[in-house]
Amino acid sequence: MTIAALATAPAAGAVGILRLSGPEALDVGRLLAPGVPAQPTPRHAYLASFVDAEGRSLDEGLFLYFRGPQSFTGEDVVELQAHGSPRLLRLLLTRALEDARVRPAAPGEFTRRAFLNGRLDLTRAEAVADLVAADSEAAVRAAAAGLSGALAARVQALEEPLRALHADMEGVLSFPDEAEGADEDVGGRVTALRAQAEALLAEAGRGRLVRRGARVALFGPVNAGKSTLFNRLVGEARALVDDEPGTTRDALEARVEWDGLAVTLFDTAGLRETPGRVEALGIARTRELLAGVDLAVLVLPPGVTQAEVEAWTRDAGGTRVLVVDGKCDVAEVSSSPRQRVSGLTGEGVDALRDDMLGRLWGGGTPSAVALVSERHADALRRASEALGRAESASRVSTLEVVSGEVGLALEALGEVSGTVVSEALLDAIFQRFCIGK
Ligand SMILES: Nc1nc2c(c(=O)[nH]1)N(C=O)[C@@H](CNc1ccc(C(=O)N[C@@H](CCC(=O)O)C(=O)O)cc1)CN2
Ligand SMILES: Nc1nc2c(ncn2[C@@H]2O[C@H](COP(=O)(O)OP(=O)(O)OP(=O)(O)O)[C@@H](O)[C@H]2O)c(=O)[nH]1
Ligand SMILES: [Mg+2]
Repeated sequence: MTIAALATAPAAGAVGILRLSGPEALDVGRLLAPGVPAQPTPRHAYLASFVDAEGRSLDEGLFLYFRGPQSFTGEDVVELQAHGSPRLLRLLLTRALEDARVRPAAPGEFTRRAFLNGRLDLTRAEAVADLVAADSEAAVRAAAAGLSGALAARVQALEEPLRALHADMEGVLSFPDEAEGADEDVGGRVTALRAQAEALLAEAGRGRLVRRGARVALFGPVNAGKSTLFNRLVGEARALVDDEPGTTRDALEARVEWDGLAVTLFDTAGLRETPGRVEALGIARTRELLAGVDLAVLVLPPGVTQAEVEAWTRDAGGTRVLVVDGKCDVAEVSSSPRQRVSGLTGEGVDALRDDMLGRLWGGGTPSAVALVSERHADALRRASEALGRAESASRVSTLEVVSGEVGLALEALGEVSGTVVSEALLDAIFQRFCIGK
């Protein structure tokens, strides 16, 4: 069936696109643009009049025809590139949908068809959605790498030898005479492939960091200068600052982009023993927040004891803590090896920023990351577990058992590349796309 949707956002813009894909795309497209020849040259931009049912002109725009399979979806595709009026585009879409051979496209359905027609593997189709959703430079670059097949190549480098191993073992099991020796060093091959799966799985954390951005909270005792430092890092006077201890109560957040990486910074209510009622609520909220961030920065006022530092560090729970000496412009030069920073003068702030990025990111360039999603990670984990069982089976059990586990690992990996997918899995994946993508 032919599908239709607006390919551009429903807002006024210079140009808006109505896209059709399917066997009737050209026919229906020509109903809207009757001036276009019956057999248009593929990929040629025709300047055409777009008309309503009575033949009255609605707009003058470009008409593009892609003949399947040389198109994004692999089917016949037609684009009407009109002036970017949302109301005009809805008129054109409605007109296309009046034809019984056309229905509205579901979210992600163009890309889904591209996948089903073998134009893209699943990792690349998902990279399309990542690219549309990317809101930092690192996220754009990582998604672009995925779109050009970076993750697909890594998955393939795992899937192919795994399939060969499986075939070797099945060969020995079915034709023990002909395939003799093909099952040599099965244990070693399984171990190597498992390590490869684990390495890919280990990228999931970095993938999450790039996709969602990092979350960093400033915390510490009241009056340490957290809000002043927060404002300095954000580059705006977002938080209230006062010499009265307990100024910040609700946590504040601000989003910045550092070296291309999106970072959500939180300023929190200062910690102290005997707060008022409202302030105590703020402190409870600080502890809750600290548990969920990627990095907690403990800002110390001058003259604290080691015991205090340890007690505050425990407030961060399991979250990594970076400890800094604040108000360094007035503090005596201490012997502590800690980073010194002043939100008031800006001293040490750039170094602090670099240190935070280093701890969050651990070097390398954020754009080089393979965007391993939670979905990929889940499948990789199952693949790796099956390989773990295959590994022990290779020592204590029969070849049949080893081969069975390797088969399970292959199935799990197939969910990443899309060689083994169910309708339900595809529904779940493409649901998060926007309509028209
Ligand atoms: N106007 C417009 N811009 C767009 C898209 C679109 O559909 N329309 N895209 C869509 O979201 C993206 C581009 N993606 C595309 C991918 C493949 C083909 C295509 O025609 N592929 C053929 C020919 C390849 C070639 O000439 O090298 C093929 O793969 O056979 C077109 C667009 C981004 N920009
Ligand atoms: N000399 C100096 N004073 C600072 C610095 N940072 C903050 N102050 C002062 O210290 C006081 C407290 O600053 P805030 O930034 O509100 O401190 P806070 O840690 O957010 O405090 P609470 O929200 O109450 O926990 C204010 O009077 C600031 O002007 C600094 O780097 N150097
Ligand atoms: Mg504050």
